[in-house]
Amino acid sequence: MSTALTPFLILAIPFGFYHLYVFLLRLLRPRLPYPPGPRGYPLIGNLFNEASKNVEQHEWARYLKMGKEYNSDVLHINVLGDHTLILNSAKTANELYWRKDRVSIPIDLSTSNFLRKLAPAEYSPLSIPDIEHAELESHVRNFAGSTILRVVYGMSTQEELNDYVQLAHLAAESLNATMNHGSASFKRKANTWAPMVSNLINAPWKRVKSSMVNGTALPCFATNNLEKFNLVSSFDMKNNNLDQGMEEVIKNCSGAAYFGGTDTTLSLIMSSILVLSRHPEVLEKAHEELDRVIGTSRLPQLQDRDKLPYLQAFIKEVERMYPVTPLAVAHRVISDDICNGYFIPKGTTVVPNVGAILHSEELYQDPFKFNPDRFLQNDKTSKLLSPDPEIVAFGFGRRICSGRHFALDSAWSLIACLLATCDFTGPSEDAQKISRKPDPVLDYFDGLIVHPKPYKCRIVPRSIAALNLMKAGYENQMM
Ligand code: HEM
Repeated sequence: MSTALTPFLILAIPFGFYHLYVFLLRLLRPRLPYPPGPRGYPLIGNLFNEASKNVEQHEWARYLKMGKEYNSDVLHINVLGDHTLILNSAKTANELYWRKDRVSIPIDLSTSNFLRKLAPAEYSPLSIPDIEHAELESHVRNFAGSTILRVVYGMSTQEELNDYVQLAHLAAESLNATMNHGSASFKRKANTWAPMVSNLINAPWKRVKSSMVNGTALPCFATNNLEKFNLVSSFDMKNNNLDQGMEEVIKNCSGAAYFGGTDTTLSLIMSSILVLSRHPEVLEKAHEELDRVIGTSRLPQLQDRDKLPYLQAFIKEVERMYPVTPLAVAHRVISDDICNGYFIPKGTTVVPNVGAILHSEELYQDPFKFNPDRFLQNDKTSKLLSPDPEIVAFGFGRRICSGRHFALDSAWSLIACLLATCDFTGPSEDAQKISRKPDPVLDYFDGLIVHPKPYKCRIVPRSIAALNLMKAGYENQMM
């Protein structure tokens, strides 16, 4: 064989095999059924089923029920030729998502700020009122947003942090209301929120560039990357068109972190506080562990995390029971495929039902019961541990949440410090709200990122020493 032909064959053989695979897939297509799902009508498919769905029921819970009805982890819905694949199992979601696709953290600063804002002026536990949902949420949102804004854009003054946290909040609210994949008026609503999201990305970017030009920028994700790709010397605030492509990439990555990180972390922390105020038995165990391991004279730090297994288990159980993104983020199949023996046409929207996976009876015993112990090894019974919810709570495959470690670090830091210094109870006037445990459907709003419905609770410093720790934050503490 001529050696001139060899490189050609090296390219041609895999190319040929690929086309043979696609050809066989098409050939097999008529024999492979779509995955199970509600029966549809010709042309319109499941339009009526989807239009008449119970809006009171959360999407993830509806698909969990549907999975049981059809005895399948993979479900198919077709609305006017738009195919959607719902994945109620982590194994399939992982398989498909892998196949198909697409500085030092100043947490201590934000945690200290949060504790100071929450600290009452004096230690007088009986006179501390309930904290209203809006007030608590605003403190937590500021914590989550300002941590990210500092890391991504180097923002540090309270005034600008407040402005940009508010901007992210407005954009997240509108996106959350429309992003549910089943939302029929999605395109119309998208036109309304598009300028808000664009402002969210452009405004802090302009600010970081001008602070670099003035020499006042703090080192952060944006400055590090602009320097790494030698983009700083080409800055011209009026016409920054040199290597705009890479700058656009860094700008969008920064915007994605700022946008994707605030509301999600907020939800995880708000759920954690809700649970602590309604489950005294969980609070007691967490307090006991913190007092035994850390003592009461300092705040816990990230380095302590491995020594506090109950606290870890508590956060995992919050992630499981009250998933922040119960339908993760939908992806689109880029070519015809086969999944579990079913035909999946190109263009199908794939929805991994994280909420269903995390409430599956096969994976978690008594899945609607809040029980951090399911993640703790018990030497006496040597029972099998439940699967770690973090395997699915942040999405799947190559596009898995890139901020997951950051989110878990910042949420851990805040929850650990709050627990170390405070007691939590339900609202003082309503004993019923203390005994009723938060339900992941009834007590939550539905959406892309879910949040607990407004609740009240009492957060009271555990002692005078604890109040002093809240006021001092990490200031006098060796890090
Ligand atoms: C509890 C907190 C969080 C949850 C539950 C969460 C969840 C998710 C999920 C489900 C996805 C989609 C993954 C997929 O497509 O399969 C995602 C993507 C993403 N998240 Fe998070 N997230 C959280 C916090 C954060 C934080 C704090 C940041 C940034 C600091 C962040 C940045 C991102 C980015 C940039 C993406 C897009 C990744 C890509 O498309 O390649 N997230 N997140």
